[in-house]
Amino acid sequence: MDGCRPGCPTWHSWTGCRIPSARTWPEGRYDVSSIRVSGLSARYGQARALVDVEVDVHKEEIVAILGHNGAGKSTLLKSIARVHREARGTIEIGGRSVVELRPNAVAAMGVSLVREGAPVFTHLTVEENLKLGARLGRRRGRDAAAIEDAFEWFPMLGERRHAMAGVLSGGQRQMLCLSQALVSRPDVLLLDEPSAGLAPSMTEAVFQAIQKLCRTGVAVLLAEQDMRWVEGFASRYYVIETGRVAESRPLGAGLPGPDLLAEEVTAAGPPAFLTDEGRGGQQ
Ligand SMILES: Nc1ncnc2c1ncn2[C@@H]1O[C@H](COP(=O)(O)OP(=O)(O)OP(=O)(O)O)[C@@H](O)[C@H]1O
Repeated sequence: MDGCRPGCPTWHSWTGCRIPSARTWPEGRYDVSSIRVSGLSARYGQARALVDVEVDVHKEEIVAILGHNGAGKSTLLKSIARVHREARGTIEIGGRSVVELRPNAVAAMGVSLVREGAPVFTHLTVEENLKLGARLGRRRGRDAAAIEDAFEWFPMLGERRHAMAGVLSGGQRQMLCLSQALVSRPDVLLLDEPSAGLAPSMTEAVFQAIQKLCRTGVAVLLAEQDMRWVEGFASRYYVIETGRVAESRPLGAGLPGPDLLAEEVTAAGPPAFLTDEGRGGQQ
């Protein structure tokens, strides 16, 4: 049943599907690029990490999850990708529940999770790392074009395409990790703190690449601590405090009528968790 989707004529939620793999189903007949999380609670043993979380991300939208260290941002992303499995509630990708699926089945649906500090293959070149990333994707036959796109988005990687990934700086490795996900042509991209450890110029390039990918029909959910990038690139944000959604708000970026929304956001002020009062409330 892995890989079968709503919209597929043989799909039935519990009785199974005659189509063995998502790859056999023609592209463009269904819209997998959305995330719906509702009533999601997650734990690590006895410790609660998420409580009754509701989050929606639509196609061609960048949505940010903000929060202090330990708030639950990574747990939310890992729960959606089913890498963290101690979670209950509704998690739907393109309208299909993924709660019962294993991480590889969720990845096969086109969901790509880029974790902070994820490893690269240090004994392979930059280009070989990207070829592997492209092969893990579902849209075969366009690997070379996808890799050239990545080099265009990150010229720094293009210049080092034949260098071993092991000699890259921390920031360059992070770019390579993200590029591996981009070349797999995901429908849903989950990013854990893409700006972490990057110089501002690199972060700008990373967010511009995310934005370009998003405009090709991808839903992007990212955990981030730096409000600058969220304001510039996300269309909405959610603030998580000790595992609960404390606030959610639209932003100007990527939405119709950005001026109106930007005014609304400016008038509303920054999220409480970034203000002195909010920080005080955390202590
Ligand atoms: N593997 C684990 N085992 C036990 N508890 C964990 C584990 N991973 C996270 N936690 C706890 O779950 C809660 C949420 O952690 P999570 O990593 O999701 O937060 P976060 O907002 O992503 O923070 P950070 O930005 O520091 O990664 C925290 O209280 C954390 O201590």
